[in-house]
Amino acid sequence: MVKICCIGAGYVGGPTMAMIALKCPDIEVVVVDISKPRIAAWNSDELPIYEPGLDEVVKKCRGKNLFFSTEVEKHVAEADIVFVSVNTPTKTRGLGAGKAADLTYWESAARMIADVSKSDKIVVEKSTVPVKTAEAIEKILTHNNKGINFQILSNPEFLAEGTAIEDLEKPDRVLIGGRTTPEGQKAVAALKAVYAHWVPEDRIITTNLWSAELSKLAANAFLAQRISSINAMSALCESTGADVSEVAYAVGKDSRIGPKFLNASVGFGGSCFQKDILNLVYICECNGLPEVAHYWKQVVSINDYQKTRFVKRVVSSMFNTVSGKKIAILGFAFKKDTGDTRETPAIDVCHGLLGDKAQLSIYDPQVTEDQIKRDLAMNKFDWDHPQHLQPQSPTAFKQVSVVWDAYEACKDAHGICIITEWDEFKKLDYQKLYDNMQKPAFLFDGRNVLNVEEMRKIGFVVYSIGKPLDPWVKDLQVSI
Ligand SMILES: NC(=O)c1ccc[n+]([C@@H]2O[C@H](COP(=O)([O-])OP(=O)(O)OC[C@H]3O[C@@H](n4cnc5c(N)ncnc54)[C@H](O)[C@@H]3O)[C@@H](O)[C@H]2O)c1
Ligand SMILES: O=c1ccn([C@@H]2O[C@H](COP(=O)(O)OP(=O)(O)O[C@H]3O[C@H](CO)[C@@H](O)[C@H](O)[C@H]3O)[C@@H](O)[C@H]2O)c(=O)[nH]1
Repeated sequence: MVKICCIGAGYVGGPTMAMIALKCPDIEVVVVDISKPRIAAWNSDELPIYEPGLDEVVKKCRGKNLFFSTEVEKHVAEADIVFVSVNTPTKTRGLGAGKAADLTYWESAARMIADVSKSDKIVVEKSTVPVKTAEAIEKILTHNNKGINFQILSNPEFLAEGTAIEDLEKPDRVLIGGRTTPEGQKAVAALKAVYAHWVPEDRIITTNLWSAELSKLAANAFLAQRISSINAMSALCESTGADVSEVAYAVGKDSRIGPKFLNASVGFGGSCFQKDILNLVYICECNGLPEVAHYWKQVVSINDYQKTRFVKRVVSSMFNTVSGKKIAILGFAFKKDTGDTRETPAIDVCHGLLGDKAQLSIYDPQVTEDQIKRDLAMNKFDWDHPQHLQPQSPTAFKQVSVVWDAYEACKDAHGICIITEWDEFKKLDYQKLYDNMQKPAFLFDGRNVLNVEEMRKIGFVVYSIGKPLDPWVKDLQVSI
């Protein structure tokens, strides 16, 4: 029986390994992690991450051919194929701080694999890493040559959170990069055979190592660029009276452009886009390509601009001050159908409003109070370290309360900000919310989920990204 071990039981390691176990009953899969609470949660009824459909997959395989363990070294030693799916945060200190990928966790995993291995292994990069990481990993794995043959493959993951199970079950493509040597190609074939259990062969792409590593960064840069492009247009729409949804629809009808990923928003979030683009920018700089670096950096700059612009709209519409005013924040996760808050635009919006002394009442159906307070207290980029290495006692914000109901969050509020596009926010009784708010009652839709005209009929002063401006908002606008 082929044995797979995956180092890192996070958003990627957990679901991807559960899918392999489900589709390959002839393979034993063990997911290991240094975090004891995380492994305990994977072995319990309350999984550490919320992802539609994940519970069912885990329940079907756990204890049969899917195991979660903290015995990292034992399972790595026994495995034929070792996936590495550990954190690759943005560096906060030293060379490349604020841009380059911090490969501390990857390096320590690679050193451990080298130390405990007694048999040949295929080592698979599942984490998103800079181009040429495989070369460094190869050097680490072979540093104390014990006659063991390691083959390094790059097999980046393209799943999106909230649809991870769907994406894993029917991927657009699986990408496997390997050395062009006979041994390298044998390893590629072995990993291809795993995916071929359920992925059609024409969707399994094989390339050289560097193409696979770079394709992951490129794919995320292209996706994020679409969002920054439509968000840049949203600012122009507000100035001209065009409607960004109509523009996106018209543009997306061109089959060369396509309709997906053109939803204007308060800004993109999530653990990957910003981090991976900054990483790409750094690699371009290191390769003497400042113009290319600058081009991609703009995708992140426009995203920062969009978040700032939203906060300015809120403050300027409310007579240029939110000091002491209650503002309801509906949604904290970086997108719907996930409890993940990494790099969520909600953090920047909350910081912006708190900077103007607002009182925030936050509601998200999947994010805990503890998580929200930790996020608001954390330094930039600190979130992307294993949980036990993150700062432990967040500062309590007197200006922030976290509640478990949207109606409670909005009661007596001066304004509502919709930050995550949870379906339940479309179905709220807005008349009831309006009746229980201070007047004038403001509604700032950062996700374009509401019908602006209906909301205006109720009596709200409405701002919706990239939509023709409410006369009120227009009259009070400041330069943005
Ligand atoms: N989240 C996504 O949607 C997504 C998608 C594609 C790629 N990626 C990439 O995949 C990688 C993992 O992302 P994630 O979201 O799963 O992160 P995560 O923080 O959820 O999980 C990483 C896990 O690795 C563990 N870990 C760290 N060092 C370890 C070590 N030396 N030994 C054992 N365990 C260790 C941590 O405790 C943590 O549980 C990152 O490189 C990320 O960029 C993420
Ligand atoms: O039209 C759109 C689409 C998305 N978003 C926002 O963009 C962010 C990222 O969304 P999404 O890409 O759906 O989620 P992620 O889980 O971050 O997935 C991205 O990042 C992963 C990690 O690398 C990749 O594997 C995926 O392919 C890639 O889509 C979220 O804040 C979304 O709200 C928009 O604002 N407008």
